[in-house]
Amino acid sequence: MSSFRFQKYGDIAAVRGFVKGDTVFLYKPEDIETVFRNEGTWPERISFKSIEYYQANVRKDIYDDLYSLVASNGKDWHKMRSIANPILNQIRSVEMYIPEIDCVSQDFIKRIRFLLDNKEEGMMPESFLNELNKWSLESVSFLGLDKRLGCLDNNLDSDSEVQKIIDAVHKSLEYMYKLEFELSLLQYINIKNRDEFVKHFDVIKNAFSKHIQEAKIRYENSSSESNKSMLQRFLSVNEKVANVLALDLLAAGVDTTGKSGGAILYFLASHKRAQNELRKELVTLLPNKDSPFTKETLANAKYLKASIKEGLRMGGIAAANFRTATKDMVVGGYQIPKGTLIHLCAYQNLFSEQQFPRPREFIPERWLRTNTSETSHKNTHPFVYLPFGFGARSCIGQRLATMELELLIARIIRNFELEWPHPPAKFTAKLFYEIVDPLRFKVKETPE
Ligand code: HEM
Repeated sequence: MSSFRFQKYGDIAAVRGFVKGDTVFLYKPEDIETVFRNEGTWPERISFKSIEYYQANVRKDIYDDLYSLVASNGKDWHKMRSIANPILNQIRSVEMYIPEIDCVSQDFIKRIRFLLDNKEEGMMPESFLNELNKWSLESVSFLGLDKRLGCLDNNLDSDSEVQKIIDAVHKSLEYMYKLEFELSLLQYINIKNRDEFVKHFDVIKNAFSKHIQEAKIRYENSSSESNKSMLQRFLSVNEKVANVLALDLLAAGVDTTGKSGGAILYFLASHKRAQNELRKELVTLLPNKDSPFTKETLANAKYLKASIKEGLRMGGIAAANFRTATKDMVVGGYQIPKGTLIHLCAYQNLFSEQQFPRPREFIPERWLRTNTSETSHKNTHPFVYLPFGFGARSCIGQRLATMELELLIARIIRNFELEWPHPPAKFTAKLFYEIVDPLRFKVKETPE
């Protein structure tokens, strides 16, 4: 979180030859705004070397003249983003998925019931974060492959294709982080980690290519032109686009949403007043535990949206955003040369009394329009709360992730009372800002 740097040097600090090159750390919202406002039409961000290597050296056949969004910059990035934006980043194409993504959340509720049957005193297992990752994998792979994989099945065979995909996702993310942030001085360790990453990412790529091929045949045999799925729209550009975007959804859309869901549930579990307030809203919107969700239901779920925003403020994965200076610029009175890496540090502001009164308290009401009290976020600087980044390079999955989280949190809180019978959870900042402790929630079925 680099708070020691903030405490020692104040609003701006520079480190020569930091992990990935000369780096400037900015903490003041006004300076963060200056960088974002000067990012130009092709904003640059440190790329993921693991995926960069995979696309340039291992699977040139898949990528060819296309590039991963998370691992490219400049005109290569722009080409792919222009193709992906109208499909992934539009309200209508995301809203179309409310019923299916809700089904995934309902399956997660069944999965919690199954775990409850197997556990004493309603405690969730240590591996609950893995369960959340399975939920987010099931959701994004449904969009990328137009098919339910079955990640939440209770009786997954350890030899089944789905279990192999789940294991490969887990392993490839683990090695990806090692390669990005734990580079060793011993070259053979880096090569070993890189090869492990490639091996696991290839398992996913092969499985995904197979599913995309199968879907292509299904579509050829069907004449329906209306309500095309995301995969149909990827495929209508070409099959390479479908493959590259499916891998991007996976690389950027599993851990992020799983960990965010875990953090929001943690804050609700440890703040009974907010949890009860949310349940009151949900009982009105969903009179039965399995009442269907529509886009109108979601639009009226104001406290739900506010709870998610507050959860992302206190426990969002992005404790910082990143840019590379695409031109020389002056920020806070200092020259920042083109090519410098810039950490736009959010954490200190997200917990500052000046930006968010009573910053250590989980208060969803901050985000309600009707709130006129001192806790309202209306006086917060607009460049302080950016859980999905900013501008042309911001998270392309923001709408989708928000919808997934809304459906998940709503279903869980409507169905269960959550408790956190442990000391306050500890957070750490590695690639993501995240909870260190196992997510051992205590869960009790709510009355009808
Ligand atoms: C709560 C969950 C999520 C959070 C908090 C999150 C956050 C972020 C952030 C902070 C960025 C960098 C933005 C910037 O540099 O300005 C990003 C980029 C990205 N995210 Fe997400 N994300 C989430 C879920 C997802 C999902 C579900 C998907 C896939 C559907 C996704 C796909 C991407 C992609 C492809 C990029 C790179 C975009 C580009 O460089 O053009 N994310 N995300």
